[in-house]
Amino acid sequence: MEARAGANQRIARISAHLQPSNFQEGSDVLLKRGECRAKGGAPGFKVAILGAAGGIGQSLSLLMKMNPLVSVLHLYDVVNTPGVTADVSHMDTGAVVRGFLGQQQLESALTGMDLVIIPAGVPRKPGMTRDDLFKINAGIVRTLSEGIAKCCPNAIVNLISNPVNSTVAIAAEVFKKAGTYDPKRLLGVTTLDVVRANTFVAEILGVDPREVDVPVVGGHAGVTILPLLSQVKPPSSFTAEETEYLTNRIQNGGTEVVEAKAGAGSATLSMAYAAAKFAGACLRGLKGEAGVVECAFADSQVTELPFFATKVRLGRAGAEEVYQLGPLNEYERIGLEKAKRELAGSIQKGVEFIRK
Ligand SMILES: NC(=O)c1ccc[n+]([C@@H]2O[C@H](COP(=O)([O-])OP(=O)(O)OC[C@H]3O[C@@H](n4cnc5c(N)ncnc54)[C@H](O)[C@@H]3O)[C@@H](O)[C@H]2O)c1
Ligand SMILES: O=C(O)C[C@H](O)C(=O)O
Repeated sequence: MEARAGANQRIARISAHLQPSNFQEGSDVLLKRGECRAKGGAPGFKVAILGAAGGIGQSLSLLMKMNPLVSVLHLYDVVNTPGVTADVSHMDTGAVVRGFLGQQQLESALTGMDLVIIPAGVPRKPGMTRDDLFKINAGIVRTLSEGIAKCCPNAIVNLISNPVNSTVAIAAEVFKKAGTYDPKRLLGVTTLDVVRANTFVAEILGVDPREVDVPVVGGHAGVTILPLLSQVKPPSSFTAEETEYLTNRIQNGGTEVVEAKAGAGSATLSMAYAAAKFAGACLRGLKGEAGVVECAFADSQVTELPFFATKVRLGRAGAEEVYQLGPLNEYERIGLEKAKRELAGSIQKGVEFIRK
């Protein structure tokens, strides 16, 4: 009888908290609902998605809610988080979902997080480069990074917002200014380039893409995306025409999707898949699993540039080891020089945005 009365009280409290009007006014209504459910929640890591109501953010929220290593999932955006949070929170998986709307709730969204994934920002339209997004996205990434430095300085950050070649430098400069920069914990997400490379190479080889591993190094825009086809696993050889075709297709995979979407944005579904794959690897590393290796755009001494994408080993501290490039063929050596030239300018642009 008493248990029944307690349950009825909980129902009344949840119903009151679920009024969308409360949420719109900036209350933490879904946070309170999350707290009700947290009692039955699974042990695991606390993950925040910033930009959770967007094209990537919504699918990524779904995928992270399915990850058994996630115990708490915070969904933050400047619009539409009440609906996305209500929707995702009905999934019968372990993670407790809490929604946060608007900048006044950013700090609550970030406090206590182990991993922060950032797909916030505008996407490309046909005819645009990723660098054309800098004007808007640089400021968004700065604000979100300031929040991270203040509220969860030890979290691992997965930065998706474009242009990644510049936004990672922006976040690093914000963290340096705040005295919280840990080079192992800031990672630009380039997994989509690897995912595409594995798919396109598998098509040429006539095998299952899950059996293919293509290292993609450099950065995440045009010629800075450098697939190392000489290091494909399983060991494979390609003709000059195949190498040219594959390199171009991998470098222009993003543009292929932007053009196909014809003004309705850029890759969201394959990106959410790639982001969930990378975030899952970060969480496995955090948990202490051995041998977790992914490509990422990270603080690096592999080249003379301060950031560069290569394979990294993910562990409890983030990117605990940054791997060297390995042997390159002539085609790849030429590609590397082109990539470095463009990357240097993009990284510098990000640095100057904060230092100016
Ligand atoms: N790294 C990669 O491989 C990769 C791949 C695809 C897309 N991207 C980039 O990811 C970003 C998002 O793409 P999308 O298709 O999801 O865009 P989208 O427009 O569908 O979603 C972006 C979301 O960010 C939110 N947002 C805007 N300003 C914000 C702020 N200050 N704080 C929190 N949220 C904010 C918007 O409200 C929106 O919900 C773009 O910059 C895109 O270029 C990167
Ligand atoms: O191409 C874009 O603008 C989005 C993203 O960087 C991608 O590679 O799909």
